[in-house]
Amino acid sequence: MYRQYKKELEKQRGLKCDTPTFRETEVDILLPVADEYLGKMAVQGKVDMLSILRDELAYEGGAASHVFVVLGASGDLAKKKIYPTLWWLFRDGLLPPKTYFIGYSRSKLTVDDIKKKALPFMKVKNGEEQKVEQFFKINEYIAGSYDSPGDFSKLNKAIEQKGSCNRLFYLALPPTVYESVTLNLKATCMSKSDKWTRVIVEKPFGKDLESSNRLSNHLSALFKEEELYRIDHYLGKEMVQNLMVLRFANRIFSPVWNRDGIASVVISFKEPFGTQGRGGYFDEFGIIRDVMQNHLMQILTLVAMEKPPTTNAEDIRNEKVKVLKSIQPVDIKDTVLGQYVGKPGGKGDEAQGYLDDPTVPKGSVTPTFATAVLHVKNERWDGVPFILRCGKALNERKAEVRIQFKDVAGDIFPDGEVKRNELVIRVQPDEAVYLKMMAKSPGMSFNCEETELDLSYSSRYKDLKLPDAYERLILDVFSGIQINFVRSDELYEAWRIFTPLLNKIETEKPKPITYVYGSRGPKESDEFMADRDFKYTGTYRWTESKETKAGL
Ligand SMILES: NC(=O)C1=CN([C@@H]2O[C@H](COP(=O)(O)OP(=O)(O)OC[C@H]3O[C@@H](n4cnc5c(N)ncnc54)[C@H](OP(=O)(O)O)[C@@H]3O)[C@@H](O)[C@H]2O)C=CC1
Ligand SMILES: O=C1O[C@H](COP(=O)(O)O)[C@@H](O)[C@H](O)[C@H]1O
Repeated sequence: MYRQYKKELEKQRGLKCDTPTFRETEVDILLPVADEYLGKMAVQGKVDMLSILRDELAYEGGAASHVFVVLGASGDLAKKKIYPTLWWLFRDGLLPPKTYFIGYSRSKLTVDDIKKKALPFMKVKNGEEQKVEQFFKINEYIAGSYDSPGDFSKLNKAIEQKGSCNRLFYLALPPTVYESVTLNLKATCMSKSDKWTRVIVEKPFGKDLESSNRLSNHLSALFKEEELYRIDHYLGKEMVQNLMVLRFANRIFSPVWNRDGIASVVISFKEPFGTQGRGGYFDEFGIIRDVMQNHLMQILTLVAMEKPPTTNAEDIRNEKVKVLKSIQPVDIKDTVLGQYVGKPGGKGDEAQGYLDDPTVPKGSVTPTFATAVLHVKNERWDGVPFILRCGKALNERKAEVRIQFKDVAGDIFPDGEVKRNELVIRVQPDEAVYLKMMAKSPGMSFNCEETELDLSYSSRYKDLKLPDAYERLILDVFSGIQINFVRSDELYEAWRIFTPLLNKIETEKPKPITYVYGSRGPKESDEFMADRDFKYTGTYRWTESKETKAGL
């Protein structure tokens, strides 16, 4: 294997390994070199012979370095997100050598069953078949219940058999079993000696302030904060991570990034499909808990926070908490709530309203759409509306941030010609940052026209393959980077802001405004935004250049 590896490395990288004999110690020298090369290949999304050889070499003999345990391995999240993510990280050589995977759930399954479930989501390309086999070779599966100490001992034994190693536990589980699972992990499965244990928790982190506090107290009694990784996958998205760089690495924005320069901020999430038969689950939560209280609030804090002293996780999270502390709980009069109905004459899903989903309780008033205005009462933002808007079964898939700047003072141009500047950060799809601005119409005329400075990622960065949010976040857990994970006090503040509203909705059951599947949502939401200083003129025209259209 070593010899073959060396030959392949020499061939592919043009590297001369001019040692007389190729011994194991030399692998230590070659591996970093190969990793650098493979890192570049990974960015291009390629897998080659060298990476297969490298992994076989890395897994030869000795103890595991890390064991990643997927609790709830038989479930939906595991098959759709966690196993595919682990595969991409493995394929791209981004995981530490000698990382093993163990799936754990109640169902009596084999690794082969897990493979069959996950494969449709793993996007395996031609030529990667051998690598996939390698991936599943380092997988194991254990069937066990979530409350049996004996079963967790079995899990612990399986980890111990791999040697003394760091342990990662991903709770891809319903919150009902969090308590017993974490108690068992703490009692039975923690790493020994100098190795660490990290526990990754998926939302929902409770349903309201009280249940979230209960969960936080339970977890903090068992684990240190640095052992806990609460995932909000929006924090793993390229453009969400970009917010800090755009704000703090550009001199041009800082002088206007405040109540003097900015009129309103709109943060939107739109999805073009409904609950798709999962309405029973959704109905317990509603769109405010599902998206607004977590994903949109995380984006809000990154837009509004002060510059942290460093890019350390604690410094950043301290600033985010300060923003949240400056926000008063949302009042129901500061919201527009909607629920979708089927499209008349529509086909398939679009003909189905939320209440037509057989898993949704009859007459449910759970919102599938919500717009809310929040105010950050501090010196920078006092008076600036932060409008959060999210919904299912809308006209498109889109998540974006719109920073609308104030009108030009002392305007000298003909009435109504000059429109507001707007900075748009499009999170998805087609990541882009564009600044809508006024310029002279080209040519003889002296009219003003709306145009844009356009940073579309697809045209600026050719052949770019952005990692999935889960890839970044899981890798962060391996590296012990907590910047993009939610700290317990952030969680506390976010629930403090939304719990009174959620309680009111649950007790008073206000009837949501209906909107048609596939529409932009209730028109009342547009009126609400217009009343809160978001000016939509509908005059802006974006014309793609020929080059952009052709993807050049
Ligand atoms: N780099 C790129 O790829 C660039 C692309 N473009 C494209 O140009 C197009 C237009 O740009 P955009 O910035 O969206 O500009 P617009 O000013 O035309 O639209 C802004 C947004 O306002 C919302 N809107 C529509 N009707 C109303 C209404 N009646 N009241 C309130 N809000 C309304 C829409 O979003 P919603 O339905 O969510 O409310 C719309 O996306 C987009 O398709 C954009 O993708 C522009 C610049 C660069
Ligand atoms: O957390 C959630 O997010 C998804 C949308 O995620 P995205 O990465 O595809 O934008 C949403 O569908 C789901 O309801 C919600 O729980």
